[in-house]
Amino acid sequence: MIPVTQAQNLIKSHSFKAGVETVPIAMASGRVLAEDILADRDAPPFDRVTMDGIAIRSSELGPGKSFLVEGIQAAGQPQQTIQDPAHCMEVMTGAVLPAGADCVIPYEQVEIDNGIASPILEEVLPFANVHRQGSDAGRGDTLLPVGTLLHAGHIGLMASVGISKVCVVRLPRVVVCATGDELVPIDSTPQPHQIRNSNSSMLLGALQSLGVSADSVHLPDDRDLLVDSLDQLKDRYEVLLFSGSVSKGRFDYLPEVLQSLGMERKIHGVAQRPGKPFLFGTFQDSVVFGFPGNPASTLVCFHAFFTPWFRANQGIEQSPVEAELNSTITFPKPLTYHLLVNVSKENNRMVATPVQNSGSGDLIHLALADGFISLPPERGRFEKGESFQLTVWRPI
Ligand SMILES: Nc1nc2c(c(=O)[nH]1)N[C@H]1C(S)=C(S)[C@@H](COP(=O)(O)OP(=O)(O)OC[C@H]3O[C@@H](n4cnc5c(N)ncnc54)[C@H](O)[C@@H]3O)O[C@H]1N2
Ligand code: MOO
Ligand SMILES: [Mg+2]
Repeated sequence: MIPVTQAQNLIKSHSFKAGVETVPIAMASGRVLAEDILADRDAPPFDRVTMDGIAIRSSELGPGKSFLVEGIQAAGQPQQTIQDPAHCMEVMTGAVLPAGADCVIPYEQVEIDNGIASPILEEVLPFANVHRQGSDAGRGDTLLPVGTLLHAGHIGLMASVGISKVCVVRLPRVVVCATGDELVPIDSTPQPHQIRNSNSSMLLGALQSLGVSADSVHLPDDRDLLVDSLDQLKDRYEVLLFSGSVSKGRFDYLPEVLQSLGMERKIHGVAQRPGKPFLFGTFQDSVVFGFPGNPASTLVCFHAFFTPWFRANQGIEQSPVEAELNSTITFPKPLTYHLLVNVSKENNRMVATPVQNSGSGDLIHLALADGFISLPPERGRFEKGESFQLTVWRPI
């Protein structure tokens, strides 16, 4: 058995050859940018009117001044020119500022009667209510560097510079493999001795939160059939996620079958609860995560080992988050204890409340938890008010 942090570091050191792929920008949320995004023109591209009103030359305004309205500059029209500096033009938000004007007075601050506009102000600053050309970025500037983790704002920005498809770090080909003869598909009615295969859907859901889609298969507790299936799966996928069949049972064939097919076993057994029998190994071109079958074990190990590996391989930095324990916990075993918790924010502090449960087979209470805090193995008592590393599967 190795300690949790050693297992995490060892796993992170096994990269898959990510490479890059091109996706439509609307599909790029949560992906990591693999090219710099440059401004194709100034931002804004012209002096942009920001309020509906009248455009004037600021130096022309004074007490009792009024302006003949020469016309209207609407958004989407080419720039017009105010012919006489003492005149004005009505302008709409998003329009180009007419030539001859340097500011905008909103309708709320002007009376217009019979084609004559009379501002109720006596002075105005140049470029008031104008979003100046190039004030946000100049043509050719780097707007988003390689490595940016994309969100909707970035997608809007890319669209604004004319990019419809973008180069991002490629996602691995992933398969989720449930093992066990007791499992039936979720849409069928189990016999009394059977259960529904809930871990596959749970893992597919956890992957979806990372933006990863995956195939899934159900494998029986049969050595020969496992050999045949795994021999193919290991070549078709870059990441194989298993649930079950990694413990000490007579039918827990997975570790030995994978090794017989050439998997290098890197980890089998981690000093933690839940998830002690966790398995990690590598083939030439793929990695294997063997999550222990109990649902809490599967989900905790996914977040403790797969998520950090995935993020590291995508180039996504993740800073650790801590939460404060709000009751004293004793766990006198030399294991990291991943304690299921609910998380709340109190006075800007993250507070973790333990979720009572009956162990790693208790899916009911697993579903009520927001995540877990990891209590280190060196101690047996963890005081109320102490902070420990927090991992969540629900956005906090
Ligand atoms: N003698 C020992 N027995 C066990 C040990 C041990 O160290 N010595 N470890 C225990 C721990 S800890 C865990 S966790 C489990 C892990 O077992 P496996 O990974 O071999 O998983 P299975 O035996 O196949 O199943 C365990 C449990 O999980 C349920 N399961 C499995 N797959 C699914 C699924 N897709 N959906 C829902 N539930 C699933 C399965 O029915 C079992 O109840 O071993 C302990 N035993
Ligand atoms: O990994 Mo197990 O969940 O401690 O029963
Ligand atoms: Mg077992």
